Amino acid sequence: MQNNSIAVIGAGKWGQALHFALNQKQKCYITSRTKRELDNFVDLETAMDCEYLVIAIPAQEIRTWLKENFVFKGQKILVASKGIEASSGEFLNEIYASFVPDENIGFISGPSFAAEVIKGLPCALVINSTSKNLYDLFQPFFPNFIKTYYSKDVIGAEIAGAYKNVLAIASGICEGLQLGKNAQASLIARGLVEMQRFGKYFGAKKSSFLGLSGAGDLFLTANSTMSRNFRVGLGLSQNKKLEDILEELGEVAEGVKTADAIDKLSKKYKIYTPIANEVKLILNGKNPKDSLKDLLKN
Ligand SMILES: NC(=O)C1=CN([C@@H]2O[C@H](COP(=O)(O)OP(=O)(O)OC[C@H]3O[C@@H](n4cnc5c(N)ncnc54)[C@H](O)[C@@H]3O)[C@@H](O)[C@H]2O)C=CC1
Ligand SMILES: O=C(CO)COP(=O)(O)O
Repeated sequence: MQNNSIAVIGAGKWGQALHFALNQKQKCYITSRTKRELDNFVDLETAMDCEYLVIAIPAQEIRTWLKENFVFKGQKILVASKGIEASSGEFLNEIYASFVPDENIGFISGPSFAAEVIKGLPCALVINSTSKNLYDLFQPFFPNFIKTYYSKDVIGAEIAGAYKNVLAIASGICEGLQLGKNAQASLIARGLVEMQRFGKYFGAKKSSFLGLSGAGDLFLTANSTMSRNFRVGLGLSQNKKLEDILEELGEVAEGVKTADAIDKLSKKYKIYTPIANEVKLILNGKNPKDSLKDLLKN
């Protein structure tokens, strides 16, 4: 293994932005399924030989990708994805647990549109890991324009990062239907309560939902057309077909599959998640105006 070397795996929007950021202080490699014209682009084998890896591939692809490509050689890993596996309802940290020991893995969370990070605009992120040592090892790689925080609450950060994508879809629908700022603020505030309730069931800390990982990322994503998930919501409000919206988007909108995962988990464990459940129904064809009526019922 190449000591002190770092690579980003996945050259989508977020992978490229993280690569730009991590390449500021020292050489950072990047790899993806198809060859790209990017600085320090390497093949997967070379990347996998780095001591530090940042993995930025969509949540639904992670299990298969790990099974087919990953060999643990003691690497330290940061997971940059935000989502819950729909087929199993498993959280990403549960999936990674079969491949990487807890002390070698951390999860990035917080408000961070790739389009701004890749311009070097300031932002704040949280590295969530059971190991403070892992945070201390990764922290020096981050450039001066990114402030990093440490948290132990892996499950809280993961649920907040995944849930806000579903709420961003709901907020995009609200915007598209021109329901007004009062409705949107109510939706976002109740969404925050809902994700916290869901998180509490799985042992998340309340404070994670009030900081960068929860409120920070939710306020960002649920208020901007820069968000892919928000744009999915706008498309749904115009009665466009989901497959057409996703084709037009051309990038991942994690909230679509995560809505399914939350719906399954909330039913299994009897957790009250009305907004996520309605998003799931709308994604499956329910008229958003009927969802609104149902959400407004006392
Ligand atoms: N774009 C953003 O602003 C942010 C994105 N994220 C998260 O990062 C993750 C990735 O998002 P983006 O890079 O923005 O999406 P993207 O749609 O721009 O790119 C996804 C990348 O994953 C690769 N990929 C897809 N399936 C794969 C597979 N089976 N094996 C290997 N690579 C595969 C694609 O080739 C593509 O390069 C998502 O979970 C997203 O929620 C997190 C924070 C910010
Ligand atoms: O997670 C993000 C910003 O923190 C990006 O959100 P979208 O995937 O909705 O664009």
